[in-house]
Amino acid sequence: MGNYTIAVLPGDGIGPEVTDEAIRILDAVASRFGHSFTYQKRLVGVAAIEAEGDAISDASLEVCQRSDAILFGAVGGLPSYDGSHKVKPEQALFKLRKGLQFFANLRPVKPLNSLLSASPIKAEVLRGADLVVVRELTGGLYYGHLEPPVPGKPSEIRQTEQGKSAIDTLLYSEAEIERILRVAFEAARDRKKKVTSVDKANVLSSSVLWRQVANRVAADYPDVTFEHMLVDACAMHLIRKPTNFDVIVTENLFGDILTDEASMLAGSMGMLPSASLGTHETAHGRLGLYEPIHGSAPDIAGQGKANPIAAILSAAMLLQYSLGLKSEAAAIEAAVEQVIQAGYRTEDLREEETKVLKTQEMGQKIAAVLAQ
Ligand SMILES: NC(=O)c1ccc[n+]([C@@H]2O[C@H](COP(=O)([O-])OP(=O)(O)OC[C@H]3O[C@@H](n4cnc5c(N)ncnc54)[C@H](O)[C@@H]3O)[C@@H](O)[C@H]2O)c1
Ligand SMILES: CC(C)[C@H](C(=O)O)[C@@H](O)C(=O)O
Ligand SMILES: [Mg+2]
Repeated sequence: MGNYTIAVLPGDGIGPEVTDEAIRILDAVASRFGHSFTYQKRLVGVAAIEAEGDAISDASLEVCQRSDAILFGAVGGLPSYDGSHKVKPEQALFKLRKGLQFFANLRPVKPLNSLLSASPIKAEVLRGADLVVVRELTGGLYYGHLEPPVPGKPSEIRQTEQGKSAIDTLLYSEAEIERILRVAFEAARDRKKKVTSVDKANVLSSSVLWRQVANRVAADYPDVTFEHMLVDACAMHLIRKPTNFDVIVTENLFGDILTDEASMLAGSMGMLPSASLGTHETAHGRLGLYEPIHGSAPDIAGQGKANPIAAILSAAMLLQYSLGLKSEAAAIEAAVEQVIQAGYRTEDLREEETKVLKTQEMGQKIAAVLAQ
């Protein structure tokens, strides 16, 4: 039994819809296991820009820093946001990630057996797939060459004599590469003991350095099988034979793109959770930022069509990684599996002979299983 403070940043579009369901599940966990969660809700994204003039205020960042964990919905992309403010809603993510040094983004991909037919990829290819993408989150193309790096100002457009030109710089230091590689190898030791380091070393200098550092780190983990793979080939192998992968470790933008692709192994963008971790300690463990990998999905916002499972599984990761509550996290995963197995789906996973539920109804079903 414990008391924990969770900063909650619902955000824009479907962000608040799916975050409400993640909270419903955390409440169900609290009553079943006797914990107490205090939620500190703050504005983020468009709402924060309009009310506070920034995508996330410094006061909200401080609330996050003082919490035991951060639950994030999604930001950006609302048609109602006219973009007249200089600041973009997505800058909230950069401020959080860079500001709190969440350099390691874990994105597990484990298609549920009862969802194999919901994926466009053949069931026999998917069966047994269980991988995690370790995405570097505070460097690379997102932060460019600015020294010191300015969160949320990753690129520059310049006026030249020939017209406008724009530049983005992919910069990595050895230390940044080494720490993310170590996260990957440590994760592999608890899993199937294989690391695939993904880069573009046939073109990019940053990837050549990435390979050198990766080889050095790999030598410290002789018990882990290690390979390099070019990112374009990886995009293909991911859907050709996903069972060949265990831990994929890669640069910020490559990890962003590969995980949207990988979400289709699990059937939908609405299925993949994530944990972003750094080194900041709390009274209960390590501070982390937990969010679905998907965005604000303006095309389905406000219609009850959003799948809340990615947010709910992010809450499970929060319990596991920041609060050390492993059985509670496992109970959420089992409840999700049971509800899907029973044939309940949200719109994105609609198939014949399934019962399609609204966002809230899906949350209620999963909470009801947890209450049993
Ligand atoms: N972490 C974040 O806050 C985050 C992540 C990704 C994108 N974004 C932002 O979101 C906005 C929209 O981006 P986008 O449309 O390219 O990507 P998106 O992830 O919002 O949506 C892509 C597609 O997946 C579907 N989808 C996403 N989540 C779903 C869910 N839970 N249930 C069912 N279907 C779901 C959407 O309907 C859409 O068709 C952009 O402004 C982008 O910058 C934010
Ligand atoms: C919204 C965007 C900045 C963000 C990213 O690219 O990191 C998103 O796509 C993600 O995957 O978390
Ligand atoms: Mg993304």
